[in-house]
Amino acid sequence: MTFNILISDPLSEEGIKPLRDAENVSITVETKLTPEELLDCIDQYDALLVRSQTQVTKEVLEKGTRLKVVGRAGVGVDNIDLDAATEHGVIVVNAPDGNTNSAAEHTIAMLMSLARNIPQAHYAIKQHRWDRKSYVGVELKGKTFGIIGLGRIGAEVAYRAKGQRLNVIAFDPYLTEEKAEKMGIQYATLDEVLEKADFITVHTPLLKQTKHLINKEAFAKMKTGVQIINCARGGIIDEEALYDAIVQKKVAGAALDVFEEEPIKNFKLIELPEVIATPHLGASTVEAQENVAIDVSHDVINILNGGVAKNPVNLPSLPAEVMKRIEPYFNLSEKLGTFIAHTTKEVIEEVSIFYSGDLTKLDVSPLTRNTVKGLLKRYLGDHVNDVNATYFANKKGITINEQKTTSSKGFTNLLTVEVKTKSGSSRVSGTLLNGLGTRIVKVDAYSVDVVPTGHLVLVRHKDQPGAIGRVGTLLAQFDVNIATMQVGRSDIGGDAIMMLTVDRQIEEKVLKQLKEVHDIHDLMTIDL
Ligand SMILES: NC(=O)c1ccc[n+]([C@@H]2O[C@H](COP(=O)([O-])OP(=O)(O)OC[C@H]3O[C@@H](n4cnc5c(N)ncnc54)[C@H](O)[C@@H]3O)[C@@H](O)[C@H]2O)c1
Ligand SMILES: O=C(O)[C@H](O)COP(=O)(O)O
Repeated sequence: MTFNILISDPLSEEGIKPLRDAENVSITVETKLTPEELLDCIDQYDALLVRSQTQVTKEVLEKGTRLKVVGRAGVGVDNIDLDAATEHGVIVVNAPDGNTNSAAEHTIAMLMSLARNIPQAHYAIKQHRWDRKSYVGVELKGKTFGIIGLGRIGAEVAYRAKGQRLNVIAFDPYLTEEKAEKMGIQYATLDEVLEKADFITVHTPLLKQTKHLINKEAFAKMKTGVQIINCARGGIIDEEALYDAIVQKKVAGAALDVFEEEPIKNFKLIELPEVIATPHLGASTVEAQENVAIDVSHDVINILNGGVAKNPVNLPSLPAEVMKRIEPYFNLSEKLGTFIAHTTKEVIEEVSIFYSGDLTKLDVSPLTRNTVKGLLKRYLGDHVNDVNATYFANKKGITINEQKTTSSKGFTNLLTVEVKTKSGSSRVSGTLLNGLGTRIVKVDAYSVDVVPTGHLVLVRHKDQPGAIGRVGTLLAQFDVNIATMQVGRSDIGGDAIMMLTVDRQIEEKVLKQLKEVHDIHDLMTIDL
């Protein structure tokens, strides 16, 4: 099978080598598509690779019926509609580490340029003006440098700023006093940063909560003469408010790499002499572009080939070590979900997944999603996957519970799926046997030992002599070969089950006759 990959923003050719080297992919590079052209062609692709330029909208994800993955060669995913990606089962991956250094270096370059008016002086001298008076700068040494958002880039900026002998103070909801102390910087609240800093730099993502974080009210709290840097995302700073603050001489200067609208159409802010700017160049180094393209290429190939992503954005990411340990249970969890979906005739209101034995030591959330995927596939088809399974369950009003229990009924590991409907509940349990593969070991109260694969038939009947024989004879009449058979009963002459594995799918007319066999209460087929 060949996977079609569209690269719609400029990516490092060296960085996409892993994709070029992969055997089963066909790559199209089209970096000048209009939004309409992208919508027209996206249904041909299994993967889309972008930077910050391509807008991966709801419509793109709707039309991308083949899409399995969107790879963002960089950090910010604000150009990708994550909710729509999740709904459509499209996994989004990014490359969070590859451009940290470049973005931090660019921030420091902007800080130095801002403090010493380098771009303005450079422009004057290029115009043959020898002007030494207009471009008197300020020293960094001893000034207070406020960082808002102390993640990967914010922290790298902090280390470098200390080298400039700045007093670094920082606000981040996840920053503790201890951590700040360890880094040799000062922990501060947002207001303290706004009030104390001579230079303020933002390094948060653009989220609902950070949109216009630096607004009119924030500028009002700042020192007169403060200088502002934004190498994170346009929109974190309210550009209108920044314009007013500069015109009113509250803000002495601003260095901007990112803008509310990119490419910029309204140059009002940029034209102010106090503003220096670059066209979103924070990650534009040879090294960063190579790094992010390599990282995202590997993840895209892995996902297309059914593997696990290292940097998923719309799925919780687990350390490779943990993933390796739970991977063997993936097949079992999905099969149990599918099994219970086939054997439950009423609307499912709640699904509980119980993990015991070895499984209790692991982060089992991917198995829970996989079980729900197996369960919902019966109703929603193949477009349910790990990414959107929980989303669809919530949408259908199905409550999902995940529990770890100590009772493993003698098995080294045991996974039990229980569903509740209006009138009752049913359960199935399975295990992974060392060297022997997966087994269904319990259906409701009945112990069985069934390999969960192929065409299964679950018969509920009365424990009476001849019941099993009658089923076997009828199937033989229609040339249905029974590969394996397991029986379980509550007590002699009571309710019982038969679990058959047959060599082919059974036609509707045969099932109808089977249901009429004496002592048979109910019957269902399950394709696993
Ligand atoms: N200019 C560029 O080319 C360029 C390059 C790389 C990254 N970026 C952007 O830089 C930003 C930071 O990237 P990163 O890799 O450091 O991300 P990160 O996730 O490592 O760090 C973001 C930090 O912001 C903090 N944060 C979130 N909300 C906050 C709030 N309301 N107040 C204070 N802090 C808050 C988070 O706790 C986190 O520590 C992102 O917007 C990214 O898109 C820009
Ligand atoms: O979020 C990022 O990684 C940066 O903003 C880089 O964006 P770019 O890939 O468009 O340069």
